[in-house]
Amino acid sequence: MKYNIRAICANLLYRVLEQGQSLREQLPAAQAPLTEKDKAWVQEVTYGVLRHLPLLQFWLRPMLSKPLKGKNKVIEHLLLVGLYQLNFTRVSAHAALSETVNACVTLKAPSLKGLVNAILRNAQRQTLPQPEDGAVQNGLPNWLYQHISQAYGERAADVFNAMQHKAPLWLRVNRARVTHQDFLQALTEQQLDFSLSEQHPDAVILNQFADITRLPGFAQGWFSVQDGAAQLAAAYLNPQADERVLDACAAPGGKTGHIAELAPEISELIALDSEASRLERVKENLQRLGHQASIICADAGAIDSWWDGKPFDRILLDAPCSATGVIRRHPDIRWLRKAFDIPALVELQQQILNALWQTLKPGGHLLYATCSILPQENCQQIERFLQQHTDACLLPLPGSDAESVGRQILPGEQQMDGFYYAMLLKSE
Ligand SMILES: C[S@@+](CC[C@H](N)C(=O)[O-])C[C@H]1O[C@@H](n2cnc3c(N)ncnc32)[C@H](O)[C@@H]1O
Repeated sequence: MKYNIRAICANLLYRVLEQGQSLREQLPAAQAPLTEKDKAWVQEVTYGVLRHLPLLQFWLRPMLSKPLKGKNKVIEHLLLVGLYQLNFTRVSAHAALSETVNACVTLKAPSLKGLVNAILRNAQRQTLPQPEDGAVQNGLPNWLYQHISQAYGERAADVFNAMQHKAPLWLRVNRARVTHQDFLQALTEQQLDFSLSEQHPDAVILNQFADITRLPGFAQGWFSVQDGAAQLAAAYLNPQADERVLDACAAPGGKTGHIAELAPEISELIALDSEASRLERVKENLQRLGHQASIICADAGAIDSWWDGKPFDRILLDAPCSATGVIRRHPDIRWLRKAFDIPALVELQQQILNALWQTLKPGGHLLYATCSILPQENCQQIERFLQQHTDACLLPLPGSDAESVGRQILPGEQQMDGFYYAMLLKSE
């Protein structure tokens, strides 16, 4: 074997935790030379370390006389990988130890083999202490732990629990290409285990691991991968034939595709995003699914730069946000996102929302959405908008309770990601 999967994990963790890079973007290249089994192992271990990082650091800190620095820093990440294996995986302690020690050579720090060996042996021999700190117990940075505790009180424990678990794989059937029934039949023929959700007429939840590209009809665009909470967007937006619809922060196009599926007779669908590279993904996705939309690369908030003055009947604003609702899917988010990002995001959302409101027809609908669970980005954002815009009123959404401003879905609720929706109607 030419590679050492522990060293690969340590390097990936170094890039996320020391250089602020996204694990999702780093994983494919790191996994490319690996066998399928090793790919899965690297994903499981890097995700696991990120989920339990504060606990692993709580154990490691007293064992290291001083933090490692410079080019040796990566060995700290290797030690986290070692501790994770010993405490959370079924890898034999012998393999965990010897392979992790060997990784020091791959990581160009052979002189630290003795240190890694001593620390991991020590950890293996003792009963490791359990932390009292809630943030450490729940694998979160303190600021986020506090925000969620304050926002959700007694319900916070369920939120923390859901954030520590793997998310199920949701598919959305492309009704323009195949019926739900025929798709289910194709899954059954491949002996795939799945379940359905009453609230989601286009959805299938796979109850097992699967390579998406090998599922029936992938190349033919029979389905998309999309969480159940995100699948509510197009249904809530409820686009109608002959309408002009804007998907304002569209990339990679998950919701654009669904809008096109629900309203094939739509008169105009515009997918706008400020990131040109992400818009390429929109084009690829729409092409695979067999849908069409006009693509605009622009800042949604700078309407003078892209709006032709023709008002929209419906707008979906899937706003840039903290992504705190999808942490169970992307465990690096909890470390990449910082407390000071939140006010800046709230301001950006407010600015885009205010600008887009001007492009909405009187009598038109704007659906505001985020994959956040922080009230500042969600109900508080919409409350302020309603106070400042007397021509806006909030419409109830199926599934929301009467007292709430919009619908806040918490991670794990009916197997969905954390998400927020508010439907605004512009008075005539
Ligand atoms: C939550 S993601 C959208 C996900 C997408 N709606 C989907 O379902 O696939 C938010 C998007 O907002 C885009 N964005 C951020 N700031 C923007 C701005 N000022 N104008 C337009 N798009 C923006 C980002 O590039 C990102 O693609």
